[in-house]
Amino acid sequence: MAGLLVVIAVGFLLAAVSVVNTGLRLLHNYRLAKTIGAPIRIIPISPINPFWVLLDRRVLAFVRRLPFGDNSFTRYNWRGWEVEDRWRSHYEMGDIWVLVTPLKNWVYLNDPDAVMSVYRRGNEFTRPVFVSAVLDVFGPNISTAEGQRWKTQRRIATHCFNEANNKIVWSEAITLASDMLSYWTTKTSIRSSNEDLRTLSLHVLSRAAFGKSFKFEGADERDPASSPSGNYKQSLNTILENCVLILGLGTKVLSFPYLPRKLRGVYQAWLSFHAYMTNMYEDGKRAAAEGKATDDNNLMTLMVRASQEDPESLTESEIYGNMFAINFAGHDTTANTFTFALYFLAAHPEVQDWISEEIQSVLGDREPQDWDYRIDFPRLKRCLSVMYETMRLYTPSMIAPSYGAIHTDPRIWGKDPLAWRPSRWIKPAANQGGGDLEEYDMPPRGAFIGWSEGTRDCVGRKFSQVEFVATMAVLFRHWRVDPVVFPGETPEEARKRVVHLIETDSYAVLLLQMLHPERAPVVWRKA
Ligand code: HEM
Repeated sequence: MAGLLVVIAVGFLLAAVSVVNTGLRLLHNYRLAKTIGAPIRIIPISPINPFWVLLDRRVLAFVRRLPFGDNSFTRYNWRGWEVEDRWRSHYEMGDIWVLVTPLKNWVYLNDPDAVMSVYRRGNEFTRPVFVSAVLDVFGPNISTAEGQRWKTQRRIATHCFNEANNKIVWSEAITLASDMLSYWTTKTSIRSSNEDLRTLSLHVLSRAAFGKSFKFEGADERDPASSPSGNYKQSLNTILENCVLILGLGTKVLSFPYLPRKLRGVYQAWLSFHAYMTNMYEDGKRAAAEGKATDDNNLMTLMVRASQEDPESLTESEIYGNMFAINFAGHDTTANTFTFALYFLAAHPEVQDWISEEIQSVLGDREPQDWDYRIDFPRLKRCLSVMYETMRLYTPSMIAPSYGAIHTDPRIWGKDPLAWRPSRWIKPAANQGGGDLEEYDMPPRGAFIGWSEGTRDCVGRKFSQVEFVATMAVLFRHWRVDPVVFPGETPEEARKRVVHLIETDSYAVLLLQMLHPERAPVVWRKA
């Protein structure tokens, strides 16, 4: 009994210390925020606190139902609120306001010039790398490194993701998308679009970044036990879903044999992905020792070469860290964008016709293996507009400053900022025919920051664009996608249901994604 009382007392004491500590930190950050002179909102829990991230939506759904449940806590204290709030907070408070949290103050900016000025002055406004610290599960990497260590990794990545590599992305995406389309068009309906698009994006990445080619396998064609990429993909998914947990508990704790099955599964995934990376690393070392791969400078070969030339420049743990970070940065981002885009397209048959018109005008009857990256990719502007428009509304990665607001502010985007309308990216006067006749209509610099800007912008921007456009060209040249019409529904109602699903089912897990895309099956038909 006495023991229990001591435990309870210690519990209370710790809780009291934590409350006082949080209060003091909030006070300190509030005073700092006041010096800026902008409107302030205060929230009691850091939105990137790993334990809070696991609970935020559930706790806030409950608090919202209470009297006085509508306040800054329920409005701002969860990951991804920016996508729901859009430009509204800025319209209430002006182009700059500050969110005070116990960890850091977040300054929200809604002016393209000011945003660009922040990005350009990278030395003064350093990127908050603590936000991406969850990616450190296998070691330090480009996303979380700073100073000289970041410079080395960035140099290697920039050297790897060049035009020669984009050409590989182009042809690999065309091959995989053609196989995916063949798979999809043999089915009466598809629930696995999201999973299949993830497979495609992972396989493109695996080939272009790590020199490993995998054939496309549809969701029900794969046996994870025997499929060479199945295990890799599954363990990567498990790790990505549980990054916060792995970092919070550490792999030592997770390796403990008597943990619940789910946690043991997470540890198994970590082991399996580590083994996969070790294999790749050993292959890379062998290739470098044999002097191979001089014309296929993939990331792996370049990292191995750099670490062999000077082990101080890139450590083994950084190689593992980067393999994982690139798998994350280059896979989930593109895959989630694909899924949003596919569902928007299914809900907008007129946009499918619009891009198909361009694809046919640019590529004619040429076989996919004859499509030329250098000549054809820049001409497929409508296809790229679909990507821009999707990322404008559903930006995969949370980016400081106010991406949610600046991407939808009616002052920049006109009267229909929340409508998904890819043609807004093409100049209206010449808006006919596709291909060379048309020009992009880009917003002012700083108004679209989906790949970020400045020295730490996305190193894989063009990589993802090439992959996206090549895939669109394959899918929509001769085929169209529709939502499956449920009993009692009209096709128009089915399309509205899909848009509603996008709007209500999107959530920032690590990145913004649809949680249940399988709830809206789709069907492919010949145009
Ligand atoms: C639709 C696809 C993509 C989107 C939306 C995207 C978005 C971004 C954003 C917003 C950042 C900056 C993150 C921050 O400031 O916190 C970033 C960084 C990065 N991205 Fe991407 N990305 C995409 C695809 C890719 C691909 C395909 C690769 C590689 C194959 C890649 C590799 C990276 C890397 C390595 C960084 C860190 C750069 C640094 O810190 O120096 N990304 N990305």
